[in-house]
Amino acid sequence: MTAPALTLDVKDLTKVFRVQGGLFGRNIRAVAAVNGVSFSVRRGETLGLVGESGSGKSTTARLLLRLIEPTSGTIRLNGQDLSTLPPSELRSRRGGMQMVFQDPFASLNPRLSIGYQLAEPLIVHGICGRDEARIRVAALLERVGLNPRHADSYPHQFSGGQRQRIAIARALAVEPDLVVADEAVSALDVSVRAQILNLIADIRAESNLSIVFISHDLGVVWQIVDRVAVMYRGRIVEMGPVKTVFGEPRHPYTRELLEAMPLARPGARTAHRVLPPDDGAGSGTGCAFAARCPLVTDHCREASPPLADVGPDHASACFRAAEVTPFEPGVSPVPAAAQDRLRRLQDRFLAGEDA
Ligand SMILES: Nc1ncnc2c1ncn2[C@@H]1O[C@H](COP(=O)(O)OP(=O)(O)OP(=O)(O)O)[C@@H](O)[C@H]1O
Repeated sequence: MTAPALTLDVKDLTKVFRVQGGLFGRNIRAVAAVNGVSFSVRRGETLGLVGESGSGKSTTARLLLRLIEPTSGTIRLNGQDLSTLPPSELRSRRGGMQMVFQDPFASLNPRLSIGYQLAEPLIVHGICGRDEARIRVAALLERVGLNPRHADSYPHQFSGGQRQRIAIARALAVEPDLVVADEAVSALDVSVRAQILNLIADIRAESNLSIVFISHDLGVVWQIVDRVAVMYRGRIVEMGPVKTVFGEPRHPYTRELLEAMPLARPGARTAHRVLPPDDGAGSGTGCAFAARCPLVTDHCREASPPLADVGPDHASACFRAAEVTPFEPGVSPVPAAAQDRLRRLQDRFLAGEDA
């Protein structure tokens, strides 16, 4: 059997920001927001990127779209190295990769009708002329569950969930191979969130779309992605099928992240662990997680663990991966919390509350 084709192949991606500090901003500090990150996304696959705030998820997204330039590394879309393309060609290839942001209102122009904003990328990318664009816009609106007559309306006339549907329609307009969704459902009410997640799942199934799904909500990630990459301080520390990584984590950081989730048991809302603050230690040699790690040894402080295979399609950057305490069978906090959320949604529905 041949492996599914790769839509996206990222190798050793690094982004170093120079940050001014100290009195009068004289001290220039280098911050490696993304540090030697490699991953791939197969055709029709959804890869989740998770990690605490500041772990480098959004910077990775912006690098993929070339909204910022990488310091080093390569990004291949359908085998084509985007870093070697001249700006004019990059613009047209960018149609192959689209982004959906957390705040759709910020990415929509309040003064232009939705129809105009959906037609624009079709015309800019030379996909069709104005007349056909009108027909395609109507079809796009229907595809994301909106009435085609909404084409004449303006962004302020829509609810948050509807605006996110419009943002998804706009991303899909140019028939991309890959969509990068950065916290795309985080700002939505829980019931609307479920609807948008269903929409994303339907679209993926219909069109064999590849998706990079960035979220701090592990329950949402568990529901929607196939594989997940866990980021810590600009690096991927664990990667693999989401059920395996969240069910049997092989990196102490992943386990800590999972344990910090609110648990599903009644009254457990206050029982979730708060992650200890990142004190910035670990930026020199050795494992970046060493300062917080319960399994740390002297070796971990001296050498940086590579991302190495720990099982089928499962890799961890930990020298002591085999010693990470497994969750008791069937009680990984993420599935439990996700099921709890589903139950609460069903209760609301049965109680006749508006979803
Ligand atoms: N333009 C910039 N200049 C300097 N530092 C930056 C810049 N953008 C990001 N950073 C730093 O890079 C690191 C990674 O940030 P990034 O926004 O990618 O993290 P994140 O995981 O997406 O966090 P969040 O979930 O809060 O969005 C942080 O330390 C951040 O302060």
